[in-house]
Amino acid sequence: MSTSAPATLTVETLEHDGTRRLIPLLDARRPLLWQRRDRGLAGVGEVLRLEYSGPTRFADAARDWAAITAAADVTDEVGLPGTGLVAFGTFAFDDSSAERSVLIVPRLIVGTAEGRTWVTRIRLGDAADGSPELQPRAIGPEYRIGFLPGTPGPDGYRAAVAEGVRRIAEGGLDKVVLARQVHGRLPAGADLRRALGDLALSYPECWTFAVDGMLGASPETLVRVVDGRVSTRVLAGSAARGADADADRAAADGLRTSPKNTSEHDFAVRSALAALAPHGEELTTGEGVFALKLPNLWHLATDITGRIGDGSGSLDLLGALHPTAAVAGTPRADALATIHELEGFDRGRFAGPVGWVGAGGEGEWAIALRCAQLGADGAITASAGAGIVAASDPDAELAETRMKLRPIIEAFG
Ligand SMILES: C=C(O[C@H]1C=CC=C(C(=O)O)[C@@H]1O)C(=O)O
Repeated sequence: MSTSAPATLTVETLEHDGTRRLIPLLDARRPLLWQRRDRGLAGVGEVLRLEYSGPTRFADAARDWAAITAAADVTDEVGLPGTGLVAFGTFAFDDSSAERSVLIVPRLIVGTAEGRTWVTRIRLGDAADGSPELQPRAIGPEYRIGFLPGTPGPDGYRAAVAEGVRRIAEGGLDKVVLARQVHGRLPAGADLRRALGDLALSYPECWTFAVDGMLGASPETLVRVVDGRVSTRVLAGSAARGADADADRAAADGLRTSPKNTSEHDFAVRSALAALAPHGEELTTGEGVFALKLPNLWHLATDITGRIGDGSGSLDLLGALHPTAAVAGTPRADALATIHELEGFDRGRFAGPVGWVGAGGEGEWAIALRCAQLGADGAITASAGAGIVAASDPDAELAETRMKLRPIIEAFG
């Protein structure tokens, strides 16, 4: 579904010498955030909201966005990625998901990068500028919530993994990523900026995001398109952190040399390269596979970079890349069919793209991992998955999903 675009937007970006702290500026209940370290975008209010679903959701969004940006009247005195007209977005994982995919254009954006800060105000046509005030607000009182296992529970998850391994042994399927959910409930009036602040502080290497109630801290860059260049960080293959420095080093070395994890990782790198090949030039994996250290675990990581060869924007590349083998499996169609059968729940936006797009199609998108979706009634659902290959062990994969749920459970707990 799409609204009848294009709307005519008037956009003005001005340099700002005020605060660089983004989280206190956000709406406590409807935050819009994209942040890593001292760089990011905070959105307040909503001037335009576009909703999509089904297999054409990326193409529909790209078409509408091109029409909206072509019709917009933009004044931008800063000229950095993330200035001018920007929409935040979160997309459903599955073509058949009941969850809406959305692009949201805020009324006010505060951005910071490269030591500079800017404010963008956006309004519909010639409407008077009723944009929200640029006002940091004290973070609301503390709260703690517990999460309970959802579908499948731990036993069900182990059984699904065992069945996934059995199907891989049968032949045809090489890898499948299986996930599970946990559920909690936020107290009325809970200030979401509290959890976002915690995520941003605890996971500085990750993209801390909040879009339409989808929030988390993802280490995986699905695609970054800036100045005609494309990059992606592929993650797949994980290990627990060691209890001391020696054990930690051994954990990273063990991960790098583990045939199980390297095969899991190779599937993900190959799927990303194959998806980018028709759109990119001079694609390279740079220094190759490395171990990425996060507070809760190690990941095998590969950075792919290149030039855009066909004029694709970031939304076009989402359609090409999603879902990678880091969140679906290999071959993709068999993996998706297996996920439908064995997981037994709608992933919603978990493992879908989340990020922002600018007027020239540039943008930064992560895979929505280490995240939770907030419902209108305060229900909150966190999800985590693990890549299953021939050598997977159900207990180890269950333990891995526990580590991956930690960022959310601790941010709210
Ligand atoms: C599916 C998830 O992680 C993916 C990304 C990194 C490592 C993964 C793994 O080792 O299984 C997964 O492919 C998740 O965090 O829920």
